[in-house]
Amino acid sequence: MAVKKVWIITDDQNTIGELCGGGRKLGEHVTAVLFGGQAQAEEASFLGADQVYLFEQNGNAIMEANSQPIAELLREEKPNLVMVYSSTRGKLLAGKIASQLGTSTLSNISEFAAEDGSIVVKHLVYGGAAIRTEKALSETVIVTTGTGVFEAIPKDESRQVNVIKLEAKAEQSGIRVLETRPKQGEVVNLSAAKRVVGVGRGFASKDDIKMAEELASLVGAEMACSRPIAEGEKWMSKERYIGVSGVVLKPDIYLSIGISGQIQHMVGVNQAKTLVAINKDKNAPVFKQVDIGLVADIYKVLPQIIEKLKA
Ligand SMILES: Cc1cc2nc3c(=O)[nH]c(=O)nc-3n(C[C@H](O)[C@H](O)[C@H](O)COP(=O)(O)OP(=O)(O)OC[C@H]3O[C@@H](n4cnc5c(N)ncnc54)[C@H](O)[C@@H]3O)c2cc1C
Repeated sequence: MAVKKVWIITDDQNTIGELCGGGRKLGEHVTAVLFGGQAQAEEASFLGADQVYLFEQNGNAIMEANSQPIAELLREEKPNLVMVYSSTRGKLLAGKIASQLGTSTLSNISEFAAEDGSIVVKHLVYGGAAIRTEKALSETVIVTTGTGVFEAIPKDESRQVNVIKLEAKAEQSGIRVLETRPKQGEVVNLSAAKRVVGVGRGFASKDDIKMAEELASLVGAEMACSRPIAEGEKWMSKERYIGVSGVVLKPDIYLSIGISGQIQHMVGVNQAKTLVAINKDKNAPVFKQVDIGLVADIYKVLPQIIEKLKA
């Protein structure tokens, strides 16, 4: 049974669809609190929000500086659940709102259920080695959650909802924005990819990963990797590593190549519709978790697969 009111809060346009989809799944009425402009407000109304509070961005405003007006709105409207996108700023905002409402935040939630009007959530603990289930008792439950947890509902461009505009505040946060620069490195939106190829330490050099890239481009897949490939070897950017401390995805298909399948990696993809793995060790943990497994040496099998796909 759904709860009555769900709010979603995000400053990232790419997350509006999934969060609104989650709101629709769990609640009867969805309110989106957004930071940005008219485009974001429209996106939310097309994707399932019933009402939008839009904090219009002026150059110096930071999201968490607006915790007070949001907390006031929450006191008035008393939603059952507030889902804040777990960006760095989102986590700060969630903590500030929760303290103003005299409650606490449940962080990085990966599963939700609305049971008899209460919210029950699951999240990983002990570095991904265990899952904790918690039933929230506060009147308004505040959580942070990421991508890959919910699915967006189909866009309905005929939906027009009430958009209430508010001015985003720069002052009162104790922090002043001095300068904003584009982030160096790649801009990747892995969570939008339907097909993903992930590479791990089974590859002996950065150059060898080109084989997987060729395969990915032949099947229209996005490239991803395990943590050691990004953090240790630095062969791929940090934006591309999957797992408990990286990105969580829900693609149609995930092909892991030369990845052992440790839980910290697999929690990032275990909601894929189909999981496939190639590993030369038949006892690799990944084979216990996939739908299709191929025990093979990357260096022998990848050139053959690529040849077949090209034929
Ligand atoms: C708190 C914490 C958080 C973590 N967070 C993450 C995270 O978010 N994401 C993440 O990925 N990891 C994370 N890790 C690390 C994780 O535990 C694993 O160490 C990591 O995922 C292993 O990466 P890998 O599978 O690429 O390498 P390995 O474990 O070294 O596995 C390489 C695999 O390649 C296979 N192989 C080798 N040569 C070939 C070949 N020629 N052909 C075919 N197969 C071959 C081997 O059989 C092996 O199974 C975390 C760890 C901790 C403690």
